[in-house]
Amino acid sequence: MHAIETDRLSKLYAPGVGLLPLNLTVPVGEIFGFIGPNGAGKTTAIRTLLGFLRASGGSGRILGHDVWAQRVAVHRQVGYLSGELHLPRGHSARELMNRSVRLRRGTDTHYGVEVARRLGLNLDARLGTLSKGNRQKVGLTLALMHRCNLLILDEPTDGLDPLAQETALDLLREARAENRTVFLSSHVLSEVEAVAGRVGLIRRGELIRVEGVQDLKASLPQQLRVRFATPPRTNLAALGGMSAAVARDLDFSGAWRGPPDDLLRALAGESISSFSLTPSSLEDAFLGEYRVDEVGLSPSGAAQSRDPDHVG
Ligand SMILES: Nc1ncnc2c1ncn2[C@@H]1O[C@H](COP(=O)(O)OP(=O)(O)OP(=O)(O)O)[C@@H](O)[C@H]1O
Repeated sequence: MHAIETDRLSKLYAPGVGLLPLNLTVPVGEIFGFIGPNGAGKTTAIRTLLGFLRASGGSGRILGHDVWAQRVAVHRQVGYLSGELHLPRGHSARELMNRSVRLRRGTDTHYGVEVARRLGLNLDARLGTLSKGNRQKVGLTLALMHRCNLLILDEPTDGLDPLAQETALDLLREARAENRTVFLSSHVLSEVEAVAGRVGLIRRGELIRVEGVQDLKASLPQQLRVRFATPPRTNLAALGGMSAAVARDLDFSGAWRGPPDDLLRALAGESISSFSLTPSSLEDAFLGEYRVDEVGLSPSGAAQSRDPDHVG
């Protein structure tokens, strides 16, 4: 049994708009990063997986349960943080936690209180008086408090300060260490890179790439910068693994693909003031794919009708 398994699961608002047939498997115990530009279909995918939207076609299972026919069972096992939090202004986070415990019999607030403490959240403040970041902490606490087997989190660190962001990522790592699964939708590539085992890129409703974070990074060139102390005798630009070389006076920069041995051998006889070889980030990996959308190919403006099957 997988945490998430879909077979051509789709949700179309209009022809070609929404979620195109999605085949995705997320095994238990993985942190899976779900990345895509605005309007790509991340929220639609999540809401269909949670049975808030009825799929147009295909099927999906979450922890063995059909995402539509058994959505009540799905909800019992999923901790969900929506990208659009709506919290009752007059209540406190503690009241919401207590209400959540009453709804899910057999649970308690123990872990939620710990999560809130680690995030630096005051559980007794009226939610209407909280800042955006603190409201986000409430959402996260509610999503995490039941230690669910699957966490589906839409932009979980949105609005959090760097300290709280790091705490949130630690909490996700801890969930994974307990063999729980995290489906992490985010624009913040650096945070996905920091915690995810694999990432999937969705664009214009279509999952166009799924890869291990480390494999993806290893397949990319590394950024080389060298400042020579004296004019170099070696022509680094001529090396087989080098591209995008720029040499100016004593400075050299380029993209290096391959193991560093050849590079270091070529530099062995040179006098060098500084040297850095920096691995590419997920940002570098996906920037090219994002740019396609930036030139206006996204169909996001095309959707006209609200969805009649919307239930949540
Ligand atoms: N209720 C709706 N009715 C019609 N079209 C919709 C509806 N909801 C979303 N869409 C369209 O479906 C596509 C996917 O939207 P979705 O909200 O899933 O993207 P997203 O990746 O979550 O975007 P963002 O990162 O901006 O939140 C977009 O083209 C959007 O305009």
